[in-house]
Amino acid sequence: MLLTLPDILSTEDLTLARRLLADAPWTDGRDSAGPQARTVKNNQQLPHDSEAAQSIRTMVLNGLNRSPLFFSAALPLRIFTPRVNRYGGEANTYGNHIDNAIRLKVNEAGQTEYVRTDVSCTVFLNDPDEYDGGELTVSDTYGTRGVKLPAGHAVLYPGTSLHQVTPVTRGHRLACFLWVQSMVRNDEQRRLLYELDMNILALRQQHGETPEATSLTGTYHNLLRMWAQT
Ligand SMILES: O=C(O)CCC(=O)C(=O)O
Ligand SMILES: [Fe+2]
Repeated sequence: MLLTLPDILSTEDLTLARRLLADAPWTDGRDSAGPQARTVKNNQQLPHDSEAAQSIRTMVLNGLNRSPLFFSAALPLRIFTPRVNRYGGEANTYGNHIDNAIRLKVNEAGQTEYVRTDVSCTVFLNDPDEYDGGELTVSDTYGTRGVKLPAGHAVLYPGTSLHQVTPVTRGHRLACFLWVQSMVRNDEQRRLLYELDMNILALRQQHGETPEATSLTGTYHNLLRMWAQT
């Protein structure tokens, strides 16, 4: 499932992010790529410990935590430390690849933990009219779709999908990206739960609390209980 999450970042967040990124310590994105991705990756990233990366990932994580849509669609168990990237100039593209299935994360307590990359997420940090190209194209069982969103919006797509960022031919594309290990590993099951949740929400808005809405809520939780791993 490919899903847009509008307004994950506020205007104030974006202004601060842009200021921090103006003179940030960009490094070669290949440093964090696996052997296949390394052959097609040509962009720039920020070191996890840079001031800009720390502030931007905090605002992104706060934004996602505030989003009921993110929770319902991703059912997050663990989130890999978000990274900030930039495409443009000589380092302008990331060709077709599938993200590494497992990432090693150092958590807040300084311990390492594995994160399985069930769901991928890109949060756009600048607007589409600031650059040409730079489309995130995602191919899954439903075909291939291109995504380019306004600053502050995010897209969720399955970690299992082949994807790329097409060459940026004018300006720079700035983004923050991250991976989620979901409580529900299977993309189809996660999509069914999301659709059920959204429909129950709409039914409740239209008709208030009814025995059917109560019963369907029970069905949602019983499916989640059956499929979730924590
Ligand atoms: O820049 C993006 O939108 C996605 C980046 C990406 O695919 C990756 O770093 O694995
Ligand atoms: Fe990727």
